[in-house]
Amino acid sequence: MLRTQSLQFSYQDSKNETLSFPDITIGPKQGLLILGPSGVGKTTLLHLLAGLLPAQSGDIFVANTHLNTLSRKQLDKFRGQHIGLIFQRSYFIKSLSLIENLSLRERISKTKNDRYRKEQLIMQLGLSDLQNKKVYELSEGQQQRLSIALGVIHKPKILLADEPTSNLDDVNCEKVISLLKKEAEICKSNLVIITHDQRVKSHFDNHIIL
Ligand SMILES: Nc1ncnc2c1ncn2[C@@H]1O[C@H](COP(=O)(O)OP(=O)(O)OP(=O)(O)O)[C@@H](O)[C@H]1O
Repeated sequence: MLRTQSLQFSYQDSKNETLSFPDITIGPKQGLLILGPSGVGKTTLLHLLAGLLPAQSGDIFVANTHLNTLSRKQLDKFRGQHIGLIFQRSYFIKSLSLIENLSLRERISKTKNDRYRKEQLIMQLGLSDLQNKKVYELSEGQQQRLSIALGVIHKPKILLADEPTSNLDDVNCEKVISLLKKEAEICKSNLVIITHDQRVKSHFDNHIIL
């Protein structure tokens, strides 16, 4: 479940320009696509939903937790355990292998070390041959697919993805979208995607345009 109300945000150095966002309500297991032209505030909205930026005003509820009421420490814990993030720029340790990065993510989110799940995810993303390679040895597209595995490994309540298919060819775009949808279904989580990628639109009924 995800719900926002009267959400507004302004960056300190943005000459008082305030970004206002439409209210969002999506029920259990529903997906949502966030569309809009460059600069309108899509990434900012995703960062607000992840609790990475504090709302200037308005409310955000993720899985019945009111994010605005959490302290920074509680928010970090909540994000680590219940939010899956897939960003354009990924955060992994490039000197570790794919499997080691996934194990680290499990430890951070306090989920059990599940070798089978890691290998399954890596296989579904077409990375099996590379699982013991260091991340710096991967192409950009392969790193993007790894970032998806890192986003879902801990079975989050909400999965937030910023342009997850932008560097992928048609075959891998299809694979990634169906993997994200399948994982969201398995984890009973909401899948929220920001994209310019026209190929993704047909996969979702629920859209908002900023
Ligand atoms: N750290 C920042 N400091 C000041 N202004 C910012 C900052 N980050 C973004 N902005 C401004 O806030 C507005 C929204 O930016 P945001 O990145 O959320 O847009 P977007 O819709 O995701 O754009 P794109 O599709 O190009 O990625 C833009 O006008 C941008 O210039």
